[in-house]
Amino acid sequence: MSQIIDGKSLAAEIDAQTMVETEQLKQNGITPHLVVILVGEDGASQIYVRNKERRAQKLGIKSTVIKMDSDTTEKELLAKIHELNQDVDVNAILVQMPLPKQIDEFKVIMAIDPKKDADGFHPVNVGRLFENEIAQTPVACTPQGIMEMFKKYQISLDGKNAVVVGRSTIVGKPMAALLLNANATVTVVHSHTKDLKEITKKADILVVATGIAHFIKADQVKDGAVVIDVGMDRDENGKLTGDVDFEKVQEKASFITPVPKGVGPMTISMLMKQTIDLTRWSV
Ligand SMILES: Nc1nc2c(c(=O)[nH]1)N[C@@H](CN(C=O)c1ccc(C(=O)N[C@@H](CCC(=O)O)C(=O)O)cc1)CN2
Repeated sequence: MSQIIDGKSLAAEIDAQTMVETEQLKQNGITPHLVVILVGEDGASQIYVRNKERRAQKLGIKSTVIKMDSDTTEKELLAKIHELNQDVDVNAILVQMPLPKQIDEFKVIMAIDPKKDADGFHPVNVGRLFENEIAQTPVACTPQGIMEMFKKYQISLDGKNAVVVGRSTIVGKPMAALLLNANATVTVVHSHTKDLKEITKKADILVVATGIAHFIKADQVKDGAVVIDVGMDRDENGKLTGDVDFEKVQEKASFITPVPKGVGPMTISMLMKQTIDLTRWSV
């Protein structure tokens, strides 16, 4: 039976530290300011943005949410980002993903000043991450949160066989870079990978981010593996579930994250921490 990694408690610990650091900045006359842009009406995105705003307020971080209509043009969104880039009162900018189909996500990411890039998605920051030059560099929040979990639970990565299932900008690619930087041997598998099961079965560390409910079954997992589930899916009854068949896989894994209360809560905590970091690096 595996040990369950408690993302909710760890997120609360990180928040407590962020609150202290926010207060210290404020005592020096600096109020960290995060701006989140939400384009359109996506239900899940509205919840995530509301949660970001509430968390920022709770920690003493100034938060502004800019809501733009679902028919916003790419040009209008880029103009808004340029305005925020110039605003000295703004330390961190995040555009909630996904965006409506008329807007090119890469152009939007490119438009954000790398020094105000709350998500760490800008190619300058991604490049620094892949070069393992991460001092004063924002890094994607979900993979950063997963690295905090490894640290907290003393899960060593050096020389381990790590497999990342999924190659997204938000999770898969930055996760692979962070694991590589931690001296793991990293394989990234995706929808075109042949014999995926043969590869996942060899993983000491398995990070799953496919967006497909219960994609990873127990027979694809090595005994004693550390299994990190980034999924946020709905089962046939509409209940929130992960990319991993938790009930069966927990009998094989040494550590496993649940959904909910695993990786998810870490994402917003790391965003808050990163807002403070960006603020500090800018002064
Ligand atoms: N610009 C970005 N867009 C998106 C990101 C991101 O990091 N940057 N990540 C996701 C959504 N996301 C934050 O934006 C996010 C997802 C899930 C959670 C979370 O706390 N999940 C809870 C369950 C919540 C629920 O009940 O629905 C959990 O797992 O316990 C936080 C943030 C896509 N877009």
